Order: sequence, then structure tokens, then C-alpha cells
Amino acid sequence: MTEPDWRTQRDAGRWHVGIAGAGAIGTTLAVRIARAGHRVGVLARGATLDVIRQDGLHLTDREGEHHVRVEAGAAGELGQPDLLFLCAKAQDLLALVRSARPMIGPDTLVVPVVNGIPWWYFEGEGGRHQGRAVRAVDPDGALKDLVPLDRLIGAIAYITAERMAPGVARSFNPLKLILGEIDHRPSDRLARTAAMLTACGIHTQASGRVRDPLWTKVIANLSSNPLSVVSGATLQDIYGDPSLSQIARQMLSEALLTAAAYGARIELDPASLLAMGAGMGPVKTSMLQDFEKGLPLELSAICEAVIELAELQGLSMPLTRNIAILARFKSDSALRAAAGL
Ligand SMILES: NC(=O)C1=CN([C@@H]2O[C@H](COP(=O)(O)OP(=O)(O)OC[C@H]3O[C@@H](n4cnc5c(N)ncnc54)[C@H](OP(=O)(O)O)[C@@H]3O)[C@@H](O)[C@H]2O)C=CC1
Ligand SMILES: CC(C)(CO)C(=O)C(=O)O
Repeated sequence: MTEPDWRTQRDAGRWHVGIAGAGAIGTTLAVRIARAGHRVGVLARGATLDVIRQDGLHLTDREGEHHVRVEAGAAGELGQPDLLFLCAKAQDLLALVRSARPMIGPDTLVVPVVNGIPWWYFEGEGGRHQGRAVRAVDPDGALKDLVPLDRLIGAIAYITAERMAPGVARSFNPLKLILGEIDHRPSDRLARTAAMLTACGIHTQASGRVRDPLWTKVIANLSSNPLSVVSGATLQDIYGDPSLSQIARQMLSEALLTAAAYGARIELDPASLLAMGAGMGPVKTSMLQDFEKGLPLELSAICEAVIELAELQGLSMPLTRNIAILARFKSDSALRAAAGL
């Protein structure tokens, strides 16, 4: 994979950063980056766009309350930035990328900040499935066609952000990102991007093995998110209640076996992960929160893609599959009922 010409003057200068999707994560990133003096353009739609145009973006974080004015509009109004973050739920990503496509210029780095297994998982990894699509998240290969691979940077977000209203977010934990080239090579563009974001207060680590933290995050999400929807339980019960934690432990084992089959190095052992989860207290997972708000769930990227990857290795994830089916059924029924069907 060749690296496109990467203009070195960005190193010291003002970056042009695009944010597509102005929800919790997009607003948090946009505010921190704009506050640091970079040019930020936000692709938004509907009421969110109206509010951003009128009132700008608001973020409350550990450093206080911040308000910024940014460019906002449709892709055609925002130019082609140096760096474009894609910040949507997995099931909305394709529509977002279609809208944002004109923003991807010959020098634009594209960073999807989306939980779960990404569509590019098998790109640049050189394994026996090299180039294969992940059907659960990119059934027709449309994402692969729309985002040039040589512009793509993988990302894992360790951020907890909440969208309070259109254009308004809050985030009270440290803002952490892990970025990595999808073919795991070190690169200047990765180092410079990480340095720029860190200087904005988003502590960004450049990883030479981006699929390792990706699996770690997926495993945490997979062992708790669908189970939280099925049971209505908080993290403290999922990982701490004697019966529920048995299910979480078994799902954790299934996911760890799959990750190991792909050569992932997971830093956390199951006991520490369970203890950490139980210690998080009566916190609702993001998926349970989405379910309670009547929103679609990120089951395709967090569960179904992992089961697909397991099957490619001849592994089955029986408990995970059943919990995912139950969560999917519960979500689809609720969405149908809300639509009067
Ligand atoms: N929030 C968090 O703490 C964390 C989230 N993540 C992951 O990050 C990703 C983003 O999550 P989050 O920011 O919370 O999600 P939100 O639902 O808060 O934000 C998504 C945003 O994307 C916008 N959007 C979706 N489709 C389009 C489209 N076609 N055109 C324009 N805008 C669009 C939505 O627009 P509209 O305003 O119109 O609804 C919304 O503003 C998810 O995968 C999530 O799991 C990862 C770590 C932590
Ligand atoms: C808190 C945690 C890790 C639980 O899976 C999470 O990321 C989520 O709620 O989506």
C-alpha cells in the first residue's frame, strides 16, 4: 500500500479537519480540535445542522465548558480536509460516508470512529482472508468502494461522551484515542496526526498493531452490550451478579478464542476484565441506552461481525449467537411496535 503525498507543513501549522456526524463523539472531537485553533468543518443534517449554524457547538468536559463556532453544512460546502473523522453508529455509517464522499480528497486521511469490527478488517492485514469483505457491516462492499484504502486510518475510541441536545455534548473521562495504519506499518502521517490530536487534549496513541486494541474494545462491548439489552442490567450486574456474570464470562471466552484465532494480543485476562466491568458500577451500556431511546442497535458490528469472523476460522460462538439473536429480536420488535407495525 503506498502512502499518498503527505504535506509536511501540517506538522507545525493549522490543520483542516472535517467531522462527519455531529453526535456525542463528533461534537467532542470538533470542539477540542477547534479550540486548539485548527479549521474545523462539520458535516451535519436537519435540526443538528440548523443548531450548529446558529449556536455553534458546546462541550462540557473535565476542563470546563467550551463553545466554538465552526463551519457546518453539507459535504459540498466544506472542502476537502487534511483529516476527516467519520462519527456515526455502525448501521448509519454507509449513508454518512455516501454524504461525506466529496470531502475525501487526494490527501484526506479518513478516520472512522465507530465501535465494532470495521469493514476494512481484512484489508492490509496480509492474512489468508486478505481483501475479504466483512459481510455483517459491508454486505455489498459499498464502504470499501467509497473510502480509498490508502487514505484510511484505524481508530479505537476510549471516550465516554453523551449527546445532550443537537450540538451539545458532555464528556467527563479523559479523552483517549488509539490510531493505527490498517497495514500496521509505522508512518509519518500517523505520528503527526497523533501529535496534533494530543496537543488538542485528545490523548492519542499511534499503534503498530491497531487490531489488538480493536479486539480488546470489541470484546468488552460484545460481552456486555447485547446482554444488557436482553436483561436490562447495568455493568455492575452483568459482570458481578453470580448468574449474569457466568453468561458474560462464557461470551468473553468465545470472543477471546476468536480474537486469538486472528493472532490478537489482548492485554486483559478474563478475570481482570470481569472485575473491571463489575467495578464500573450501575452504568448502562451504550446499547442499552440506545434501546431505551428506541434507537437501532449496533449489533451488526459488535456481535454479528464477530460471529462471522469466528465462522471463517471454523469456530462457533453458540452463546454469543443466542444472546445476539435475542437482542436483535427485542430491538426489531420494539422498532416495529414504535412504527405501528
Ligand atoms: N458516545 C460514546 O461515548 C462512544 C461512542 N463510540 C462509538 O462512536 C460511534 C459514534 O457514536 P456517537 O457519537 O455516540 O453517536 P451519536 O448517535 O451521538 O451521533 C451520531 C451522529 O451521526 C449523525 N449522522 C448519522 N447518519 C448521518 C448522515 N447520513 N448524515 C449526517 N449525519 C449523520 C447523527 O445525526 P443526527 O444529529 O441527525 O441524528 C448524529 O449526530 C458509535 O459507533 C459508538 O459506538 C465509541 C466510544 C464511546
Ligand atoms: C462501557 C462499555 C465498555 C461497555 O461495553 C462501552 O463501551 C459501551 O457501553 O458501549
